[in-house]
Amino acid sequence: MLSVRGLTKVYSGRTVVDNVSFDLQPGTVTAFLGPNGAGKSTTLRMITGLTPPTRGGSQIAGKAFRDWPNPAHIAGVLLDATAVHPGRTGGSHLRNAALLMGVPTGRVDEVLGQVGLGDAGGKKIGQYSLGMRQRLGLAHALMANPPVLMLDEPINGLDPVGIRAVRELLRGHAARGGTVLLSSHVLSEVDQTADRIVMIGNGRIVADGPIRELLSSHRSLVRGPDMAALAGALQRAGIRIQPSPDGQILADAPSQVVSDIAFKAGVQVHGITDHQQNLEELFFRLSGSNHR
Ligand SMILES: Nc1ncnc2c1ncn2[C@@H]1O[C@H](COP(=O)(O)OP(=O)(O)OP(=O)(O)O)[C@@H](O)[C@H]1O
Repeated sequence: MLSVRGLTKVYSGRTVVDNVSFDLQPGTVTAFLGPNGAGKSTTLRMITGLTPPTRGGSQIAGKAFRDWPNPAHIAGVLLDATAVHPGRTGGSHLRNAALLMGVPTGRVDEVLGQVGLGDAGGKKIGQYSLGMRQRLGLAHALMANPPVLMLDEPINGLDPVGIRAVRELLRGHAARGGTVLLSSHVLSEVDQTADRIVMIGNGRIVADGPIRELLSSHRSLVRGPDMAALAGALQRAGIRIQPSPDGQILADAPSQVVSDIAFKAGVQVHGITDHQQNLEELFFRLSGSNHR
């Protein structure tokens, strides 16, 4: 549904997005993850035609986004929730958008309700909180009921209730066959919302795959009555090890491999578990980020 091929952006000789490619399928929520300055917004801006790529391109349902006669009907976009006129009410902002998109203005109340702004449509945007502006941006993206949603940090500024509402909304969209791409720093949220991760670090894709697969562990935690003997056996077998904070050994190998090595070396094992890597660890390991 959304196909990105070799997208590259060079600013003043500096490559900030470097040969980025990925494909998004209908029925999925994909999280676009990366530390500050990794190139997420620039990639989204290139997909939506706001920033011309230096090289490469992207297509939504077979056409570049800007080549669709009425692009809001193919993809709803939320890039900067603060880029709205503060003197207008949320309702009038959306009514103007509806007219431009060729959508009946009756849709405005529907999308306001969908994002939990049912009572705030008559209020000036200048009086909206950041979370309310995010909801308004989301309402704008949903207006023409497009199959694709591309959202830059959509839960930025939302309270836990708002986060849950957006999560349900995006999951619902995917369940109805929609395609969602969202960028986020809130890793715990992504964990619960996305099926798949595309991770970017220094402008390059560093991971791309189903979230469960990326998080599945290739490491294990092991303990025994003679930890020194256990450590020695693993090291002799070429397995990298490190102490874990709870006194066990964290071995760079799956539990099956570790237990085979211990058995062959005649070293007793009292416990062995797969180490469940969390999204935070994966993020910092793969993105090369030192921001903690
Ligand atoms: N118009 C521009 N001119 C020059 N450099 C730019 C421009 N826009 C972005 N950059 C640079 O490109 C790099 C990637 O920025 P981008 O905003 O895409 O990152 P990001 O992953 O979205 O970060 P954040 O999470 O902080 O929004 C940054 O180093 C940024 O300074």
